[in-house]
Amino acid sequence: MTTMESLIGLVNRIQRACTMLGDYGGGDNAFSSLWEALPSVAVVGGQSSGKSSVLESVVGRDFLPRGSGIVTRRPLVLQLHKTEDGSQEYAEFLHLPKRRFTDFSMVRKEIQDETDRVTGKTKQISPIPIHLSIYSPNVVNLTLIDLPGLTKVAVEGQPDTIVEDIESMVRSYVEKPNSVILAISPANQDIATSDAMKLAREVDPTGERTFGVLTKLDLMDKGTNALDVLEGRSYRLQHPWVGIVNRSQADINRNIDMIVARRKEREYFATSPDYGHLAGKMGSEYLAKLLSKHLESVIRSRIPSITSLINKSIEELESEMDHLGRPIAVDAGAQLYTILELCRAFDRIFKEHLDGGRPGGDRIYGVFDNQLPAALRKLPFDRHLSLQNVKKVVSEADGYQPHLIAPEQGYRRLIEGSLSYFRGPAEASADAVHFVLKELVRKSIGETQVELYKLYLISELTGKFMY
Ligand SMILES: Nc1nc2c(ncn2[C@@H]2O[C@H](COP(=O)(O)OP(=O)(O)OP(=O)(O)O)[C@@H](O)[C@H]2O)c(=O)[nH]1
Repeated sequence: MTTMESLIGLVNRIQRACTMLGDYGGGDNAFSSLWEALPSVAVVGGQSSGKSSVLESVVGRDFLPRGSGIVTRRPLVLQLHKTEDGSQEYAEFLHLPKRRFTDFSMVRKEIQDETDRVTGKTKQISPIPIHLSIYSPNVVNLTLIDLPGLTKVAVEGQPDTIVEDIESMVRSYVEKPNSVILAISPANQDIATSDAMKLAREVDPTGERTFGVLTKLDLMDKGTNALDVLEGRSYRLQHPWVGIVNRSQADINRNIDMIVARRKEREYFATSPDYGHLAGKMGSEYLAKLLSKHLESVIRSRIPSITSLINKSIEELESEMDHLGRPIAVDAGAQLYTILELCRAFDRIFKEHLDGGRPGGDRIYGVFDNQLPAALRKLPFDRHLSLQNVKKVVSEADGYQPHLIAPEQGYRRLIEGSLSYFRGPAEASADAVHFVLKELVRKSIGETQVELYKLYLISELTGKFMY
């Protein structure tokens, strides 16, 4: 493997690690800047612009879900790894690390299933990427991120916000200064109306990060051609435009093989009266090589800043680890044992605070011994239970019917009134006890940690595991 191939591989590995750690850009976690620092190629295009076809052509395989509506609903990070000629092609997903897919129709199914796992069967989109690695002798080392196609209107079953949601997701990828934009536009539409070019121009006005791709050259009206665009006259970018001829729908229906399609594309350009002079710089194979070379050079220029960012993250994490303490145990059994030990130690310390041995429990006693009686003494029972008030309440309670045995209604009212006076001091006492208990829990947690730490030190010094 050459140095540059291993560099793309290295960035691939960092990207996978970022996703596993929940970092896919845009978030506010500690690593988000790392994902954003990694160079990548984001594929952007309007719906039906030929995005999937370009990707499949670059890979040389049919593997992307097809259908109407928004098929790509999560970013697909597609990592291509060139293997030795004659070796078997296979694909691997980051979320299914132990499974090798050699049947690419199963790759397509897994992309669909994994999309649904996060978005449900709804038409929602999600920014959490799917990572797919393809190992093949027919690819170049390259990483591409397939994004949902830009759309103009929400159709039946799609949420109203879908148009803006897709645009903001795509924008979040292409506006990163480290992102290379692969902007796909169909040649049979006016380039001035291309969604991809509109977005690319907004986020990269000088065109230094944008690679323009023109698909469907074979579908242009007879007598017209796209030379003005391909030769950079009508829309100037810093990098050359690449024209592509993908399989038509009829070719797909006839199951025309990807490798055959690549050959037909080569023939199309070689024999084209319009584009023959550009043949060496057209087609999906040329595009893949061009992107791979560019990605390598971008990675090379970014390596120092990526290295310093990783070192900075490591330093920050190490200091956080120091703060959190050393690893407790290696295997699950020992970890469980330690957790139980922690719980037991906490339970014992907390009990000692309550029952005696450690301070704190006496404050609860103080609530009932001092605070509550003092508050009760202040209650206006002298007035409430004065002879005059008792007489008044009793006589009012039974109305015009004289009571025969005991003035029950009156007594009830007096008791209810008295109880309502108790409520305030009782609740204040409960709050005070709650406060004391919370403080004791906090104290006990701290003391549990100290106690365990002491045990660790002893075990370290004596070379024995203490519990
Ligand atoms: N003749 C011809 N047909 C093409 C070409 N590129 C794409 N198509 C056809 O255009 C249709 C849409 O192509 P896709 O590759 O699915 O486009 P997409 O941008 O991925 O579409 P969505 O995923 O729906 O956004 C398919 O029927 C393709 O066969 C091309 O260069 N020539």
